[in-house]
Amino acid sequence: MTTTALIIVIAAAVVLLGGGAALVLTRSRRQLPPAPQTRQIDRADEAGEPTLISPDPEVPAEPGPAVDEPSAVGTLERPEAPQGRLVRLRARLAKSQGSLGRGLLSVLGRSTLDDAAWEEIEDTLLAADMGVTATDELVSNLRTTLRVEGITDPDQAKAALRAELVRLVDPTLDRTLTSTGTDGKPGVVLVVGVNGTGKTTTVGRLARVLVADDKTVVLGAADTFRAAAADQLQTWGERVGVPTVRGPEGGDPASVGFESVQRGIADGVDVVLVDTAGRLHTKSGLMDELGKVKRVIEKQAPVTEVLLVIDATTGQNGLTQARVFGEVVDVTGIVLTKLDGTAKGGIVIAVQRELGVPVKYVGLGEGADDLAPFDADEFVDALLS
Ligand SMILES: Nc1nc2c(ncn2[C@@H]2O[C@H](COP(=O)(O)OP(=O)(O)OP(=O)(O)O)[C@@H](O)[C@H]2O)c(=O)[nH]1
Repeated sequence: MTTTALIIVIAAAVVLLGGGAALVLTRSRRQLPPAPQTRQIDRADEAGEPTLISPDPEVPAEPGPAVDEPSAVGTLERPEAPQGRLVRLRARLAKSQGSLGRGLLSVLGRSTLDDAAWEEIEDTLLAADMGVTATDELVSNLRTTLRVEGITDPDQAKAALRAELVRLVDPTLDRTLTSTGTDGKPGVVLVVGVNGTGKTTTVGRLARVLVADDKTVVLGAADTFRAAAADQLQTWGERVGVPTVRGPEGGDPASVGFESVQRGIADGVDVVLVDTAGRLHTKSGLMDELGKVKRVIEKQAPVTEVLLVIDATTGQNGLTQARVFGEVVDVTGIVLTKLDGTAKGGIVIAVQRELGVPVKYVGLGEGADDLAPFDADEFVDALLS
């Protein structure tokens, strides 16, 4: 064989072997599982808006949610049973200066109640954010009761005050969280409110309440405005073994809502809790955003509860927020946070009157299980202890 012929044979062998190897590589690549999808792909355009390819412009085309699965099972916390937590409020309020109960009781304890004393009671109730109508109602009813029944004993006066307060807080309202879905689908709880009121914390704590009641839960981090909010929520979920569905920062909250409920249905969980962003930029902006989140979620399953979170320490501001949110979404329940250490317990009554819906939970402190189901009698007892 000539040298030229030898070179040609070697070159042919190299080409053949190379081709074979490429074929093997291609085959083995084809056998690999598809790369895991993350929400970030094809979801957000440069403006942070979702790229929707679905025939329904509001529904994400091919949802590929980023679900943050909870970490190691061994480290899971067992949340405290929610029943009886409200008792803690008594001790928390006792630490605060100028509490509503103490202010009222000190006046009622006097031997005579003249006009100045009643004015003091009125001022105390107003300062506690009870609102003018409820305050007038309470003072007028209490004055009548004490006069008609001839009550002068401070303990009896306290009992009459307690009865009036309980009546105003209204023990007949249904305060159960509507978290049972229909047609085998999960209940969907949408949590709304201005940022900083304790909304994300409330969603995390509600997950714990539900887990303590042996419910299975998925969290939806639809507050895409602040990246840390999703991280915060995910951490809450991880502590009790609950997955969190999240989207890109600045992405479409409605997509996250949709995908979290979709995930909840796929997993057959009992409840999906959706945290939302509540920038109160403009009422129409808020209306558009929350309206869309709810509408898009309801393509999957009905929203069973809309909880409005209000910071009890913000007084009139909180009431204004309640009014605005009440006009934008059908609020079905209120969560009053930061009730610990505030003398503004009267807001429970004012906000219920403002929205015509019950306070269902209250925040009692910074602890993981400091969210208590609300109860009128227990609340008034805590105020007056
Ligand atoms: N003392 C007290 N602090 C609370 C209570 N609820 C929430 N907080 C605190 O309030 C702060 C704000 O809570 P977040 O849950 O981050 O508020 P947010 O409304 O979700 O705010 P964004 O995440 O920005 O939307 C946190 O430091 C919470 O620990 C409560 O009932 N009592």
